[in-house]
Amino acid sequence: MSSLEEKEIRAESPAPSCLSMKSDHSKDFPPVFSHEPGPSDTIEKGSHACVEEQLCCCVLCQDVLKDPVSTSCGHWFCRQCFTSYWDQAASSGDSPCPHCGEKSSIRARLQTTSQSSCEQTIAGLQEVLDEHKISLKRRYEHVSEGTDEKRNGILLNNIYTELYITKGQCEEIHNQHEERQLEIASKKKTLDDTPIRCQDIFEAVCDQQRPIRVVLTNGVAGIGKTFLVQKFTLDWSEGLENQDISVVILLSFRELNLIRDEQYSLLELLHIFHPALQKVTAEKLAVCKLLLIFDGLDETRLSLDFINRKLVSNVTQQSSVSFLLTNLIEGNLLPSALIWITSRPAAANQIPPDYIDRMTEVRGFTDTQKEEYFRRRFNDEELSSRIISHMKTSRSLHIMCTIPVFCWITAAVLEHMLTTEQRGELPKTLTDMYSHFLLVQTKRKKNKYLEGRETSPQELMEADREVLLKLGRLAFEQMEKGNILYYQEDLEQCGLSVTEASVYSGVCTEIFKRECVIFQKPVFCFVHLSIQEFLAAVYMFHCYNNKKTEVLQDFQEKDISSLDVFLNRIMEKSLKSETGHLDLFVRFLHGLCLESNQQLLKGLMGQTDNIPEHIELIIINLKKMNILNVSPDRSINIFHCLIEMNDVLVYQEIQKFLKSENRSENLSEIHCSALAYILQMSDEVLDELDLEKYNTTKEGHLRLIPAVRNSRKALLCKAWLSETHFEILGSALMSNPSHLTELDLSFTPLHILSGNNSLQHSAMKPLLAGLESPHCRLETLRLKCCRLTETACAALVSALKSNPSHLRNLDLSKNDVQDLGVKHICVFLESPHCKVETLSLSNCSLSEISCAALVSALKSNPSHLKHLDLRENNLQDSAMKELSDLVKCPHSRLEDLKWK
Ligand SMILES: Nc1ncnc2c1ncn2[C@@H]1O[C@H](COP(=O)(O)OP(=O)(O)OP(=O)(O)O)[C@@H](O)[C@H]1O
Repeated sequence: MSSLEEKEIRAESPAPSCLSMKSDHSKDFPPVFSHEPGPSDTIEKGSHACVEEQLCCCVLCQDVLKDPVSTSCGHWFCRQCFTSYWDQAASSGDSPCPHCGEKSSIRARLQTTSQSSCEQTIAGLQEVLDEHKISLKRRYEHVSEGTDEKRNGILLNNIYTELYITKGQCEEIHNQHEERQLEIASKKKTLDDTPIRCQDIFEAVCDQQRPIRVVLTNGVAGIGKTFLVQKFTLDWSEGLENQDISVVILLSFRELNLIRDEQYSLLELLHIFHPALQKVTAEKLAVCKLLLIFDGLDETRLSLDFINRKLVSNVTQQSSVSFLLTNLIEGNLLPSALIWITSRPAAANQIPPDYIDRMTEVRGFTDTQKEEYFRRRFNDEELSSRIISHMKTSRSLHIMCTIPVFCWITAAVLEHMLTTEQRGELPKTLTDMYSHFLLVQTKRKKNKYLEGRETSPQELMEADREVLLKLGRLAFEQMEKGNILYYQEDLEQCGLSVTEASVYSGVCTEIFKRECVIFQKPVFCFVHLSIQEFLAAVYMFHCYNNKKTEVLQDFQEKDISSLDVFLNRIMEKSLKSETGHLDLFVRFLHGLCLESNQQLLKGLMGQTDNIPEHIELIIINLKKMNILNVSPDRSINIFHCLIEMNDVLVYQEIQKFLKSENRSENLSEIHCSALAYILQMSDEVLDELDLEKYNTTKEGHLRLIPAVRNSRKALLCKAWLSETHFEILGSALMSNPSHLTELDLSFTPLHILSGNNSLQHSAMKPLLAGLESPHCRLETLRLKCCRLTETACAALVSALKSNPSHLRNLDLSKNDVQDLGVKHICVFLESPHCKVETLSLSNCSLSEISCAALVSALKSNPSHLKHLDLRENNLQDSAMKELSDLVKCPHSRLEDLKWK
């Protein structure tokens, strides 16, 4: 649809009939406004028009109110519409409000108030709303981006670069560590998803049936969610976009955490966080079209319980903040207000999908947007071009720049290196980049707070050693606990004062600076999770060098006899983590072993002995590392660690392997992890991943499994997958879009034996979830000899049935399916979703009963089955007669029946 068409549709959409005035206060008649243009100021124009429009609308006829009347519950109608409704309702003895159903003696409460008093209400409101706009504009036009020195200096509009936002979310990434989510997200960007513009977040698209009230926007850490909502709010407050909304209220979950144990009404809450709205009463609020934005659901310490919540339907009713929120989301409180929530993916499921009208996902910057970011950032074109071309030379930097916060880190480091008289190579690995970043921050701090001569990196680090190590300790201890936000008490436990932390605001951001009673409690976090992980790694290295055994032991690391053994143990620990929460941390630890980074951070980490000998051993260890039952996604991190150590041999060998025609070359496990990573990240979708074609060990084959995410055919016969591999398969089928059209799992048992020797199909669960997904495009599924039982058949059929299936070929041969299993399959064949054309049930212990069931299913309409294989079931001629007749029948599609 062209943007012009979109605009037309938008313009035609009816004005909101949304007034819900649930307060008990008396209501005034709305005036009939003239439609003369408002004052020349754009801010006023927009909101004024909106308040008028809303008040002029009859809830019954949706048209401009004529001779308006209102009910005690606060809904407005044309007198005539209302009288005819009331006459009908009264004859049935019942007269609830036609809009909300509230029972009241409506006629008695009809009010006739003068037009002038209502005009007064609106006039007062307009003034307050304008003040609110000005206050929002003041609050969001400047951004601090972590660095104290430029606070109030950078205009959001100057640096804001359009983000890539799409509809929907990628289910498969929820349980992954942020870093892996990013890799998947970056890969997805090349795919053709229609982007949504910041200002169109609530805009209904043609296929959207219901109006969009609640929007949930997902995105990994640092991807730009907060910038997005701030930009939206700024554009609105400047009168540029979404002027049909009369009030935008932006709240962050961080702020709400501070009052989580207190009781407030929604009105009080708005007054506290947006003092410019102090004069807005419940009645005034009720006539406004409201947008409430809640930023950062992942940071909430409120528990959002949608089941055991107390009903709150009035804006003056006091309750806990979490009840206010659940009621707002459910639509009990301010049912016509728009709600926009942002969250990191892992926390998004706190809101039941039924309450969400639209899901969007911020995917960061596309390749073009990355470049635009750097060009906007620097006025110096030569500088931005050099930074862009450097970013392009390193694949990992280029991928990382998908996240805006990493672009900011890169910009800070490279600007510093290219504009000062720095010599030596520009950082290529992540650890290089972060080491320089720390140095730049230290230097910045020095320039601002200290004076004096130019200092070497070592001197700089030494000067700040104490405070940086305290920050490192905080990062390390909180990483272990999974915390990302800290309060003063947390800092003090690590010996840090609030002042020290504030001075380091380039690394650690002080969030609450506002002079409001509620904000007196400062809250801290690292600018990005990856910075926390980096500082944690620096701190760990410092502890290793200084033999701080108690810290290392707390991390379950007892053997610190040599660096290679030490790193080996930590690597093993990280590989066993299901979520990969230590992946980036170990990657940094390995990068920090390099002589260059050791030199850079020597003042901080101290001296490490015998580096060159250790390096060689560490690399050897990584290459031969092979731990049982580790997810192949985790194993890929071993390859990343090699890259951080500047060992690119494996990478080069795999590139060579991919270029050569000869696939018989022997591949080690680490080669397979590298190959899986490269195939998975490739812009081209692989036609076929056939494990048997790769000459490697059983473990090597399993390490290739992540590549299914970017393959059309996955031939995984005899691979003996475990649950973690099925999870990857499930995620490949669920991803949007999913490429997999053919999956062969023959000779892979789909069940495990439980303690009491009964068969359990838990391994299948992620696979079934994938088959159920609306994104699944599987056309061929081969499950030959997979030890499928009748119950597994039932589960499989139920997954296939729940979805308009694309499945054309299903091979279930050599399974003990039996007649009961066939009964389930027949239900699938009869379902209107079923498009299966080829079905093999050979050697499945079937009897005549199955034949009869199949006949009945195939006669039902519309069956697509053309080829049916029932061989090796010992079926009698007589039992097969009816089935054979179906082949001849002109109405049947069955053309090929094998049974002997
Ligand atoms: N659209 C953008 N244009 C320019 N810079 C951006 C943009 N979005 C984000 N950034 C940069 O990235 C940083 C982090 O962005 P932001 O705080 O919005 O991320 P987030 O998704 O809210 O992260 P988190 O989940 O960690 O809170 C910003 O401080 C800014 O430097």
